[in-house]
Amino acid sequence: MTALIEARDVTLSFGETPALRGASFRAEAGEIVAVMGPSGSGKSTLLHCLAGILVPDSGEVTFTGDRIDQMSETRRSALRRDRFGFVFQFGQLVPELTAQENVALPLLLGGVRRAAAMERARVWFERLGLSGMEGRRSGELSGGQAQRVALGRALVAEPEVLFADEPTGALDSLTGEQVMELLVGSAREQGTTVVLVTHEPRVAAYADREVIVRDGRVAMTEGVAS
Ligand SMILES: Nc1ncnc2c1ncn2[C@@H]1O[C@H](COP(=O)(O)OP(=O)(O)OP(=O)(O)O)[C@@H](O)[C@H]1O
Repeated sequence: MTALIEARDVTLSFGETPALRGASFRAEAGEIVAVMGPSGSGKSTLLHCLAGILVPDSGEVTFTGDRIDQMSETRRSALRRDRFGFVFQFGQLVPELTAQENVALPLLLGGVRRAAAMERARVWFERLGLSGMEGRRSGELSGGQAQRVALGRALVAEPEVLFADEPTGALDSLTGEQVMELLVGSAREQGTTVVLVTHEPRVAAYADREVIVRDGRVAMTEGVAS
C-alpha cells in the first residue's frame, strides 16, 4: 500500500545538535499513529519535517508521493494551509478573535466567504460539546475548552492529515481523555490521518499503531491494528 505521508532516512541537525539521524516513518490514509519516545529524542522534529514546517538536511519526505522536502516555501505553506491541520500542546488561539472566528479561520484563509465559514465553524461547537461558547475569547475558556476549539480549527477544513503535538500535554487526565475521544472520533469520521506525538501511554493507546523515536531514529513499531 502506498503511504499517504512518509519520511525516509531523514536527518536534521540544529547547529551541532543532531535531532534526527536517519528517521523513517509512514502512515497510510486514515491511520492514527502515535509517535512516542523520550524527551529530546526527536519526536517534534520528525513531526515538523512530515508537516513541511522544517526541511531535512538529507532524506526524503513525501505526501501523496510528492516530495515535500523539495517544494518551495510557498508550496509547503499552501500544503499546510489546505491539506494539513495542526493541534499543539497549548491551543494557540488568536486571543482577539471569538472562539467561532478561531474555528472559521482556516476556511477564511482558504477563501471561503465569511457567512459560510462561520456556519461551518458553528457546527463544530455542537460536535465538540461547546454550544454557547461561540462568542467567547480564549481568555474566557478553560484549558480543555480552548483545546477543543483548537481541535475544531484544526479539523474544520477537513484536512487529510492532522498533526497533533502533545495535544493533551497541558490538560489534566480526564480533560485530556475527552479531547482525545473527540480528536480520534472526528478524525475517524472524516477519514483524516493523524500523526500524534505524545509521551503518555494512555494517549498513545488511542492510536492504531505506535512508533518509538530514540536518538533521532524510529526504533520500532508496535500494535499494528487489524
Ligand atoms: N529549534 C531548535 N534549536 C536547537 N535545538 C533544537 C531545536 N528544536 C529541537 N532541538 C533539539 O533537537 C533534539 C530533538 O528535539 P525534539 O523537540 O524533536 O525532541 P522531542 O522528542 O520532541 O522532545 P520532547 O518530548 O521533550 O518535546 C533535542 O536535542 C533538542 O534540544
